[in-house]
Amino acid sequence: MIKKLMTRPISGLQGTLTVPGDKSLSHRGLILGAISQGTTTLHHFLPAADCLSTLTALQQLGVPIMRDGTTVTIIGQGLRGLTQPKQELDMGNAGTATRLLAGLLAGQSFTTTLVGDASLSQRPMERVRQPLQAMGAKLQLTAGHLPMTIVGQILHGGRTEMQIASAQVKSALILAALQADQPSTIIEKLPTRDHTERLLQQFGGQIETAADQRTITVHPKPVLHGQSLTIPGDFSSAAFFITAATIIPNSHIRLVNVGLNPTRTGLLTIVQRMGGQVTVDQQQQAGEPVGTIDVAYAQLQPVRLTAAEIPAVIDELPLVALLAATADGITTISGAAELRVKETDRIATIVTELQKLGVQITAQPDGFTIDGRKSWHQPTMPLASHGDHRIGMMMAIAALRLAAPSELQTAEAVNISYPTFFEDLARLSQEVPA
Ligand SMILES: O=C(O)C1=C[C@@H](OP(=O)(O)O)[C@@H](O)[C@H](O)C1
Ligand SMILES: C=C(OP(=O)(O)O)C(=O)O
Repeated sequence: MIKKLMTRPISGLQGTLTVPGDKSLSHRGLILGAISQGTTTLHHFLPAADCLSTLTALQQLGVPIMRDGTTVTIIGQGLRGLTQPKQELDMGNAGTATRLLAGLLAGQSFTTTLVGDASLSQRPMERVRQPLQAMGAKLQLTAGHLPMTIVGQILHGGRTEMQIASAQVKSALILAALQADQPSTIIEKLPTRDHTERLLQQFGGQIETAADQRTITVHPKPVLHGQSLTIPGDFSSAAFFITAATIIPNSHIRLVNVGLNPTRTGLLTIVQRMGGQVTVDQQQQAGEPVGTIDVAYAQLQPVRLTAAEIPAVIDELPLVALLAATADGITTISGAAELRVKETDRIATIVTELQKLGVQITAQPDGFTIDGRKSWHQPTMPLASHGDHRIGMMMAIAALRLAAPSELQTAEAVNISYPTFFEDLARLSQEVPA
């Protein structure tokens, strides 16, 4: 396992890459496969630590699941076929897995306890406990955090108005609503990624989203049917290379089979607005749009982002900060306080790390101000992931622009969402001529 890594400057990125499967869809494919009738096969599954936490938890809930590399076979047990696990379920670092399983387990007929690593144990869980409790669920937390004990109950449908923009909370409510005694209406604060809704329809569930894009109706007690699914490449993983090719001169890359769900691709429009050279060729596919992205180096202009744009770029905001650190002016990002409750306080960790390179970046309670006009310098102390995969990969990309190699500590954090990140980066990297 890599604990620290020397990142070397490169003179450009060239070539074509297929990024690993989508993390959000890998979690959801496992869960919906588990509660369906019959067999589900997931192709291009993401075998990263977070998704393996979901896979193992479902096995402990009595679901036979076999994995051969990136192909996963799930023997569905139906909505009422899960069984009480013999021990607590360890969700590792995975926020998505924890919140989604909280919704699913709230309506089962047994008690489950979820635990997690040090980072996950600091993350807020009231956000799922409160709306699930309003449906009749019984979730016990430890001062708002994990460990979480879920005492399965009969759940009631009805209307829930969400207090935060979170696809994780929405998906927990949808999974609970499937088990309720009457239909449920969930009203989002802002539209967030809609993978659960799309996938549930593919499995035969009845779920509708109104024209306002934020009112969702879930019909309970469906019989879901196992599916054979190919998971698109993860846009959030592609985003590291979109950013790298944009900020490193002499770059031109192609990313193929990337998921292009519009609730995820905010970074594309932001890079284009900043003057980036990104073109997209979208192919039609049932369920989720996929396509090819071409990216070349460009000198960027600053940008202003506010709350309404944040959900579609939430996991790419570390990369927006990095892009802004190369732009010809002052970028402001606001309405992004959710960053404070991710794997790390990402507002704090982004500022700490980019400042090591001399970037003029200031933290705001809900975002950043970044002046990209100052030139960067070699760090005087090692760069670090802080145990946060997205911070580690963002800094590995940033370091490629430096004049000399630099050290990245706790680089193994990439295993959470992108175990082959450094191999893929090496394949596209052109060495600086000696
Ligand atoms: O539903 C999902 O798969 C996710 C939703 C987002 O979290 P929130 O919805 O809580 O913002 C995102 O940050 C996370 O990486 C994955
Ligand atoms: C926030 C993330 O994941 P999770 O909430 O599932 O831990 C992420 O992948 O950036």
